[in-house]
Amino acid sequence: MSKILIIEDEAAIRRVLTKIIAEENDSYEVENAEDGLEGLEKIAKADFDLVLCDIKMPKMDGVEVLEKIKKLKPEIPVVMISGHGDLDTAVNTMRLGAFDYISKPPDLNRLLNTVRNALDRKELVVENTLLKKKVSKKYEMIGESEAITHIKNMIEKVAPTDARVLITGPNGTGKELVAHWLHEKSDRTKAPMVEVNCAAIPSELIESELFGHVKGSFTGANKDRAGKFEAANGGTIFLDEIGDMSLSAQAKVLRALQENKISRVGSDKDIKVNVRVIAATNKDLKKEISEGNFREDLYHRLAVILIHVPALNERREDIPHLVDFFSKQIASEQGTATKTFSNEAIALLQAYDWTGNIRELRNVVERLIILGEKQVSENDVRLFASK
Ligand SMILES: Nc1ncnc2c1ncn2[C@@H]1O[C@H](COP(=O)(O)OP(=O)(O)OP(=O)(O)O)[C@@H](O)[C@H]1O
Repeated sequence: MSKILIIEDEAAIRRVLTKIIAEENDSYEVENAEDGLEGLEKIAKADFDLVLCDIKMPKMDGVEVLEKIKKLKPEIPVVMISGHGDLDTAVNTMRLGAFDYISKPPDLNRLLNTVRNALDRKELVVENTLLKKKVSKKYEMIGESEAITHIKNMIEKVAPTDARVLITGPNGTGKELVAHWLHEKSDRTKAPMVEVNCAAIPSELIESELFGHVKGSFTGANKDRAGKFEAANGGTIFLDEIGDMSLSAQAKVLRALQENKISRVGSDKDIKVNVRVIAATNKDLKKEISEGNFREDLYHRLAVILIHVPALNERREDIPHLVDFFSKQIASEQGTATKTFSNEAIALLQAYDWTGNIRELRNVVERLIILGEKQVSENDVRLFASK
């Protein structure tokens, strides 16, 4: 269904336009407004896919209506309807963001073509913004500290290569974010980045999860199944919490890295895979090696490039930027206005002991926004911090 609004003060023209458009396609649903004010009210209340708007109207002229629509809902294409005396104005409205204009009396073909084109464009714009939101909003990497700047530079340099990267740092510092960007800025983006949380999978299942299995290889294996390495073929595998992987799984991963081939559990057939490996851990792997929990040869294979993401307490200058970013992000998620944080509140947040790092900071900002009035004050933070 495409919802189309016609804003036109002349009843006869309104009727003709409605009839032509509504009869052209069953999926066009046409509504009318007699003047700009009524039109804007309707636009504010419902979602239209296209607006046709007369230029010369009492109360509010079409140019003003157009400007208001562009502020209110910039994604809606607006087609202007021009009479004899306002052709110049019609041409000028294109500069203000009108999609196109049609002249009175409307030429049937031109009118329908314009409607079709405008609706197609609307679909594209919406798709693009959705995509952009998906890509950028979730994965933006905020921070101007030396540490974050260094990490961003490393990502730029290392991402286009096939080098394996080991990302270290405490929980909630943004290791997954770094992995995401390494994949996103590589040549492998057409293929997937497959994430495996090695700590979340029971050790007896990790091999089958990573390498797949053949039917009958263990109880419950009732059909052949590909593993994550095969799923990531051509792309990237992100082995999160690799420090928690069992020694036997480590041996198999090592082989996959050395030979670029894997075999499914229960099969001796080799399968060639082309996968870039990115791993992350919050553990001190050197210590794990000395305690016999992690294979040194695997460490060297994985840590061709090391990226360390420091704790938030070590880059407090990023906190105001992160607070600002999260408060905008949360406001847009909840559909509320962005709240501002007083300087005192920011100073307190900057001094806080962030054992849970950025994940904890985001949670705190969210709670403060729910708690606080228009402005988040020093008191709000104290109230929260004392809990
Ligand atoms: N620099 C940053 N800018 C904006 N958001 C960030 C930044 N770093 C982390 N985040 C956000 O904080 C949250 C935690 O980050 P992420 O999951 O990448 O951390 P992690 O180190 O992988 O955590 P864990 O070790 O617990 O898996 C995510 O929502 C992430 O988007």
